[in-house]
Amino acid sequence: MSELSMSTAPYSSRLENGTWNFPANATDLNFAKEQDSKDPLRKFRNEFCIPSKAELKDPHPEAKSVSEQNDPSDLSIYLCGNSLGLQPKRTRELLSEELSIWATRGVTGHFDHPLSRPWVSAAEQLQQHMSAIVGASPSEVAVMGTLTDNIHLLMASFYRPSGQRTKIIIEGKAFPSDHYAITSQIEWHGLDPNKELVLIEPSSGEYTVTTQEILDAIEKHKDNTAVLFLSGVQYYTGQLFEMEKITKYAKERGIMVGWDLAHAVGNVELHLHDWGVDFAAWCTYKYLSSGPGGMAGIFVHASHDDEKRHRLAGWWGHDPESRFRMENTFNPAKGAAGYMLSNPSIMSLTALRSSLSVFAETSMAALRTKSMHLTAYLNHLLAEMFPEPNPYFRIITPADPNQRGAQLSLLFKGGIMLPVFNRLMDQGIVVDERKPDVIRVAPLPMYNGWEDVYMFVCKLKEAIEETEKRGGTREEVEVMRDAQRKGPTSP
Ligand SMILES: Cc1ncc(COP(=O)(O)O)c(C=O)c1O
Ligand SMILES: Nc1c(O)cccc1C(=O)C[C@H](N)C(=O)O
Repeated sequence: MSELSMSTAPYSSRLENGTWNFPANATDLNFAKEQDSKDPLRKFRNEFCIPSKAELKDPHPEAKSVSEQNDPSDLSIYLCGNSLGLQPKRTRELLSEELSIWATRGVTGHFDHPLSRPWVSAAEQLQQHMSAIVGASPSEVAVMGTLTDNIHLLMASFYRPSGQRTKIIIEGKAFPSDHYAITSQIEWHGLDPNKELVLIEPSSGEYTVTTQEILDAIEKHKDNTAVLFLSGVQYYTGQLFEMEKITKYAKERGIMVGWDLAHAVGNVELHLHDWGVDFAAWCTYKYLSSGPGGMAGIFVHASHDDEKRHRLAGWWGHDPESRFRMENTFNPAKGAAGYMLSNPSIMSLTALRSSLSVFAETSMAALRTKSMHLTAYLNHLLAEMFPEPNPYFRIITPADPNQRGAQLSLLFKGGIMLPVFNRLMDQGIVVDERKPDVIRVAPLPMYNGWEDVYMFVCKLKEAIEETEKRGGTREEVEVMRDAQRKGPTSP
């Protein structure tokens, strides 16, 4: 994102020489309201179901009639789309259409679909939209499975340890599922993870790793590494890695490069093809709002199309032209689609189709521009309302907007995270806690605005003051003590 495109945005904050400048009135609610009213993406908020505070506490929200409107003054402040994105309003209707077609057509819906969305090609129908989001050509993308499953499938193809090249480099604090998947891949080849797994750790006292630390690890292990597998945006710290630079550096050293884009897709701009990434996998239930456990996606660079690469095969990865001839010889479909296994869940695909159709009405460039302004505003308000020395928390996400996505991670001091989090939730402020001491906050450009951020910071102040006055409940104190005993995240 160039500074030029940042300054032409219709927002009042400015990024100049790496510093965000905000007008003096940025700490007023009126400033937030004015920004929302000027925001060209504001209309998308109305495309999503924002839970009301009453709904969050309703023991039977499932009984609510679809036509009931939420009172706008009672909406929650939802800043947790980095964990589970909100439901697009159009999803329910699309799902209901597919249910009707299934009910009335049965198996014939596979080929004869009255709304021209035959189930047999439903995954292919989404390749175009998905590829635009990750910067790829449609054939480099497949919509399939779930993230950890797909990491395994891709590693089965791209991790082929041989000769000296047997190691895999990952982050020391990768999302646990990635760590388990990669460790078990190494073991699957009869190798020892203690020898073959290289963990990149931040230097002491830090949470984020520098690009230089990553490049140094690559350089150190360049002759023995088969695969480098990192996350594009780190789930815990929100750090955005320099994917292009890191990919190029590793590839020049003969290393295969894969990315886990769970927290990057729909959050930051991606150019997987141009960056020369070999493979990537992501889930779609966070920034892309496909619903809990929604259908995931993979990328395989076109440069691998003509290789006779080993893969774990299934009939849905077979060339669709001859798939139904039911022959024994596997003839993979061109590109990423050749890695599919099973016929996909239409319900899951339909929910994804719905959210991708919202994304298709804007662009990642526009979303990212808004996101940078919005997260900078969050950072600015936190700094203004909790001036240094801040005894309550510190932000562990990089301050440089080019090194972070939408999320800021607040590391709490003095064991107050859980009572503060519970007080926020009680007020209808939905954020995410990672025990023992981190709260992740993510204003999403698709449906959050400046007023959401403003309200969050005000409520955070109240929650901290209340916690200072009254402390946590006995139960909260116990949970925090236990979490700190088990696994302090402080370096
Ligand atoms: C970085 C990362 N990797 C892997 C996963 C696991 O995803 P899934 O449960 O969809 O396989 C997640 C989130 O759950 C994640 O954030
Ligand atoms: N916290 C989760 C949960 O309670 C259920 C399912 C997934 C999660 C997650 O942590 C999702 C995600 N990887 C995240 O970083 O938030």
